[in-house]
Amino acid sequence: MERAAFALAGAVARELRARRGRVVGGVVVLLVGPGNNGGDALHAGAVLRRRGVDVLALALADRVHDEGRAALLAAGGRVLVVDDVDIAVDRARGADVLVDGILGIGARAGGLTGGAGALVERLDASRDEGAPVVVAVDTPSGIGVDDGSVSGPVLRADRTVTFGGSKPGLVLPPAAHLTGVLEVVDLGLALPDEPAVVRLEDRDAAALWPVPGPDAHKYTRGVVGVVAGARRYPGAAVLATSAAVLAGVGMVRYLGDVGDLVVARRPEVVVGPGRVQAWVFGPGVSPDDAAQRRRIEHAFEGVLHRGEPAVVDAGALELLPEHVPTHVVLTPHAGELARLLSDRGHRVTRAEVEHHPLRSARLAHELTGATVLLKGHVTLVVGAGGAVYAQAAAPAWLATAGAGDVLAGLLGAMLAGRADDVVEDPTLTAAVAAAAALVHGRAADVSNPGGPVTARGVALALPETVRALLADA
Ligand SMILES: NC(=O)C1=CN([C@@H]2O[C@H](COP(=O)(O)OP(=O)(O)OC[C@H]3O[C@@H](n4cnc5c(N)ncnc54)[C@H](OP(=O)(O)O)[C@@H]3O)[C@@H](O)[C@H]2O)[C@@H](O)CC1
Ligand SMILES: [K+]
Repeated sequence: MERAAFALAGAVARELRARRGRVVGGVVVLLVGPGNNGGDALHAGAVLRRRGVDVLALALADRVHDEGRAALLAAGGRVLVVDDVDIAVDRARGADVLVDGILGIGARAGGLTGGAGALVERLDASRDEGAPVVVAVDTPSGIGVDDGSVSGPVLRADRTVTFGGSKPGLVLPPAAHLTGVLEVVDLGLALPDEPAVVRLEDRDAAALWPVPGPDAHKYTRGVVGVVAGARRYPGAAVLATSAAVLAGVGMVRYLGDVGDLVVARRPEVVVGPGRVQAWVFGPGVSPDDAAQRRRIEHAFEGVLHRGEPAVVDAGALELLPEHVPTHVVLTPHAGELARLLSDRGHRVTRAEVEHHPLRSARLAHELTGATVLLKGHVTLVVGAGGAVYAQAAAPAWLATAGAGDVLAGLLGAMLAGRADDVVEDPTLTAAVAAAAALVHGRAADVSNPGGPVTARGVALALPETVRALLADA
């Protein structure tokens, strides 16, 4: 606990310096719950008090950590037992830094209730310019530590100082956006070899990228077949094929009614059937488009018999066979996933999927066998062997029409380039899908850092994004 408290105090001191230029004389208010999480906050408070910080602990439970309380009092800090939420709100708002030590990994389901819940709700509703910086101890209090669920009020952290190793709830939606900057403090604890949820970094994505060898030719590099678009939605076909071409693949075949438009925009694309190493089904395909449905259904037979990897997006999700291999990747958003699950006898709404994205994606994986990439502010991928990836590199600007078509084309190109590998190693597909999500987000940044992006702009930024990723690895 001592090491945890020192690291936490250090993080709070850095926030004080950033806000006021110095640590001495800063005001820190600790929100303290009943367990060891509150104990960490109290011990850190004692360290800060000895560095000349004014520290007040608001005790939000009948009992708080005895040793921590004694340490803070001995260092000259104050402890106020909260029985009036108005007074607590007032004290908390006067802080430079608020330390959230209400609950950590011992939190039961159901979130914060009672006085602590009321206090947090009010503090979170008043986060204006001058509001205190919030540092969460181990986790923002009250999140579902193992599944990222949010079932009650949570104080959104600017920084979370977590101990031993990251926790799934810190990177999984919907709680992930409450974490702020994540700082992991190594306490030398023995941890499981494989973390439960993985977030790929740039170098991981670079390692997964299908880089051609010196003797590569277009067929060894992979051909991706794209069944997308219609007269009514020609843009989706252009975007998906463009992304596949620009991500770097041996060849792109297009099947559909707008081949003329696709070739006008991307002369590299070959129109018409032929052998492929991977498929992209569905962008811009509507359920009433009989010709495209037939093409997709026919191609699915190939997927089931020959075993080509495939990306199943948008309109093709409804055509998914009952069970498919793991190297088939579904790329729904929450609404599409709700429909897919409901069609398979698990009635859920879009809102329920948004509330429980991990549970929903897992269920879809179990029901279909496919790897499931659930699009969102944090993109989740669930694949073989229970692998879970949570990628959050994408700027919010990427939530724009056509962005999903680009992701589908990009992922199709990656799967075509690594077709043999993903068929051989079922766990690889989820990693490749997570890498595609990372590259997609990076390309959005590259296309216009910090500003609005277009789907076409994201596709056009792919070559530069991939080059930089490989160069830095
Ligand atoms: N373990 C380690 O390796 C290390 C752990 N460390 C630290 O310890 C923290 C974990 O401490 P912890 O186990 O004492 O749990 P914590 O989160 O403080 O809360 C438990 C208390 O809260 C109560 N309670 C629960 N849910 C509630 C709710 N919804 N509403 C109201 N009350 C609720 C619960 O009550 P009960 O369930 O017993 O009735 C119990 O009294 C961890 O996050 C980290 O900070 C690090 O210092 C070093 C390494
Ligand atoms: K906490």
